[in-house]
This record gives sequence, structure tokens and C-alpha cells, in this order.
Amino acid sequence: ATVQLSVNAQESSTKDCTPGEKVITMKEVSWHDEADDCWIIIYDRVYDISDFLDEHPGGSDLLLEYAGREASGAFRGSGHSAQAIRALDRFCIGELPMHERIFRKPGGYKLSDIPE
Ligand code: HEM
Repeated sequence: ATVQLSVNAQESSTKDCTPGEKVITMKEVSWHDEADDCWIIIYDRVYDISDFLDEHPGGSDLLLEYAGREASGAFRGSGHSAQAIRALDRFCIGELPMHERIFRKPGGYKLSDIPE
């Protein structure tokens, strides 16, 4: 059974990880690869989803496959709604250094460049 996200009410106030936010390397992210300490990378931003695993409508197992890893393609490929994209914000803890980014850098892909 899926559990409704409990964040819906707060979602209008989306916090954004803007430049100047904490810079976190992929190597650092890779240490956080367990159920009680789970970080993932989506579109060059780092998310601590430890407290979200049990809440995820797609289940925790799927998320754990990406623990400590890059998950942009998986996230995009699962056809997440705009609501799901907004739900990311509350878990954001930082962003990759410029040289490790593949989306949010000069000349990099923008979300809107990626076909559905
Ligand atoms: C922090 C990251 C993520 C958040 C906030 C998130 C959020 C959500 C939400 C809100 C839904 C419900 C449907 C929707 O609104 O689109 C959903 C469904 C789903 N998610 Fe995620 N998701 C995340 C990461 C991932 C990742 C990395 C995968 C990897 C494959 C994944 C796979 C799925 C699947 C397969 C469903 C569909 C479940 C179903 O319809 O039964 N999600 N997710």
C-alpha cells in the first residue's frame, strides 16, 4: 500500500537549494548508503532521504538501490509528478561541486532539455 506524502500542505513554500548552499562531493555522498543514512543525487543536488524511505509511494527498496548514488535517470524515468519534484526540496542538503555536475552547470542540461 502506498502512503500519501505528508508534506503536501507545506509544498507551496518550496525551499530551493540555491548556489551557496553546502557543496557536497560524490565521494562524500557515497558514504551514506544505508537505510538509516541514505543520501542520493538528483540533478546535481544532494538529498538526505533517510526519513523518506518508508514514505515513498514507490517503496523503500527502489530508493535503497540508489543509496549513495546518482539517481537522476531513475527519478526521471519513473515518471514522477510535479508534486514529486516539489517534494524533493525538503530533503535537499546541498549540491555537487561544479566539476561533478552534469545538469546544472554552464552548457549543461536543463531539466526542460530532457525529453519526456
Ligand atoms: C527523494 C526522491 C524521491 C521522491 C521525493 C519521490 C516521490 C515520489 C512520489 C510523490 C510518488 C507518487 C507518484 C508521483 O507523485 O509521481 C513516487 C512514485 C514512484 N517513485 Fe519516487 N520519489 C523519489 C525517488 C525515486 C527514485 C530514485 C526512484 C527509482 C526508481 C523512484 C521510483 C518511483 C516509482 C516506481 C513510483 C511509482 C510507484 C507506484 O505508482 O506504485 N522514486 N515517488
